[in-house]
Amino acid sequence: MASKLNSQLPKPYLTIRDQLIAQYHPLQIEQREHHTFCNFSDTNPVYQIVKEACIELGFIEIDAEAIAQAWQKNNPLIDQFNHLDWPVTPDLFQIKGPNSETSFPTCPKKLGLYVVAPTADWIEKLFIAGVPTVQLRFKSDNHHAIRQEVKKAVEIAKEFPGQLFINDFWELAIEFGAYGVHLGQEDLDTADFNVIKTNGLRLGISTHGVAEMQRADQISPSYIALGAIFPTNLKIMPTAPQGLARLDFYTKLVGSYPLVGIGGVDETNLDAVLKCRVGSVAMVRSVINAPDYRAAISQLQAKIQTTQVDI
Ligand SMILES: Cc1ncc(COP(=O)(O)OP(=O)(O)O)c(N)n1
Ligand SMILES: Cc1nc(C(=O)O)sc1CCOP(=O)(O)O
Repeated sequence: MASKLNSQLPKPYLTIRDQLIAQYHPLQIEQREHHTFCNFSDTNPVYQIVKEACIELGFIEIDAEAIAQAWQKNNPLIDQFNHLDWPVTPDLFQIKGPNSETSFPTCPKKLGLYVVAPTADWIEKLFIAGVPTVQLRFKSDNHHAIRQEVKKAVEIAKEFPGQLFINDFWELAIEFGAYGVHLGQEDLDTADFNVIKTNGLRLGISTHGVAEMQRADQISPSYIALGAIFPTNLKIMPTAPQGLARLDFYTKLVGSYPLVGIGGVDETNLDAVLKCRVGSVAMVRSVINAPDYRAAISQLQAKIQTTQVDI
């Protein structure tokens, strides 16, 4: 495989690196970060070979680093290097899983069809159509409008058995008594987790790779969302679509949490996503933009029921 990196590895190690790249090519995705050199924080050859291989496979640098460190822990000696031994156990990545003392209130491992909706009116239509899990993702700069929309969505949700998560506005979600909140990585710097937790709200966190999963694990949320699996034009994603092979790897690392797959999921790829052991699949366009959203929901629900694997 032709190298895009200007490699710093000694020549004998390049063969091992290329063997790794060939073995794990299903994990390869188009790189968004462009590297010329790889920075090494350790002189261990296993770490260095794996980090370069991961950069070539298109992992962002912070994830390449995390995978290289896990590999080094599992397989530290270069003369016993086994290129088939990709690390998948959570403890090699310092992922502990839900912590019963510090974690958030639990939610079902199988949240089922999870529709992310732009307005409270949609929340009502989705609950009436039998969607078990919904999220209000209302994007506005108008504080009054946001407050009204969250209040309305929570009031509607109280009439139905399903779960409502509020995206971003965790203080309003607490004030009006939502089932839970969903936060992205940027929101994690400012949200007050203790307040969310002590008010009994569930917390879902977005992740897009290994390092973000490690960060989410330290917070021990109610669920972890893994995205974007496939391309989506709903918003500009900072990282490239991760694909099914990586989804399968990620669910091995954080499978002790309820997991939600998101990003470009539709009827055609739903089976493949469920086979990667997520308990829930979140969608926007496949439902909200469908010519007949009720029919779309019925088809998606039926497929989830027949395809979902034991987790
Ligand atoms: C279930 C689920 N997963 C991921 C997201 C994305 O949330 P976030 O990273 O906060 O980005 P925005 O939705 O605010 O654009 C989500 N909303 N739901
Ligand atoms: C809102 C959102 N967050 C994502 C993430 O990966 O964090 S992907 C996404 C959009 C999902 O929309 P659709 O189902 O139409 O592709």
